[in-house]
Amino acid sequence: MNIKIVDHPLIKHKLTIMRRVDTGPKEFRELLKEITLLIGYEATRHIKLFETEIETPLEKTKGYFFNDKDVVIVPILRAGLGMSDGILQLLPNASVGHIGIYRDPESLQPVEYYAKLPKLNDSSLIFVLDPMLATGVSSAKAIEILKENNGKNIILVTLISSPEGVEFINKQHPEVIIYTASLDRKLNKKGYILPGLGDAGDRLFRTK
Ligand SMILES: O=P(O)(O)OC[C@H]1O[C@H](OP(=O)(O)OP(=O)(O)O)[C@H](O)[C@@H]1O
Ligand SMILES: O=c1cc[nH]c(=O)[nH]1
Ligand SMILES: [Mg+2]
Repeated sequence: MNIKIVDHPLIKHKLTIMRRVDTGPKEFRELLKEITLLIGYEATRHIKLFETEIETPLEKTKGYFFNDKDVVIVPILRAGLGMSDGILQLLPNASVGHIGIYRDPESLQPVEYYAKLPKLNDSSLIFVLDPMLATGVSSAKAIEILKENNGKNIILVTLISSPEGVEFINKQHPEVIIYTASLDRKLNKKGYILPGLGDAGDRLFRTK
């Protein structure tokens, strides 16, 4: 399976608080941002570095830099918005695209309602953000949209993944690496992750 589980003690501790049914939106939002920053630290290993020569006060030496314009962040609306700030703290000059998709609660099929992307090229490294990878149809659809728009190097960053969702993404988009804080047990009949944390969008925005 093409998945990297970033299960640092800080992440496990913070995720446990997020899962609790009595954690409110303020804390939930803050923790999602903090965990995204921590997962992002690992996921951004894939950024391509260039060498440069610099001078310290003592001598010349080799230094490294990356091109901000090659890094693209794409939150899947709505819940993915809760992860943007965490990654942007690491990559403040990255481009940000938005893809709006919701999963129809009856059919469990993805419904696309918005897309606004920066120009993508072969050098673009794209981080797709969505806290929940359940059946995988929403993330797979977002990746498909990015590929239709010339996106080639794509990393999916999630908070919680299900085995079913990971399998689906691995099958549909085998080259995409998934970074996640937790691989949970399974999906229930309504396509919700168990144990999970419920509906991430509703918990972020208090819509239920
Ligand atoms: O892997 P899947 O089975 O596709 O399910 C996961 C999707 O469901 C949630 O979004 P939702 O449809 O609730 O939309 P929202 O973010 O607007 O709440 C979540 O944020 C993912 O996008
Ligand atoms: O567990 C789940 C599944 C889909 N969407 C969510 O927000 N949570
Ligand atoms: Mg939702």
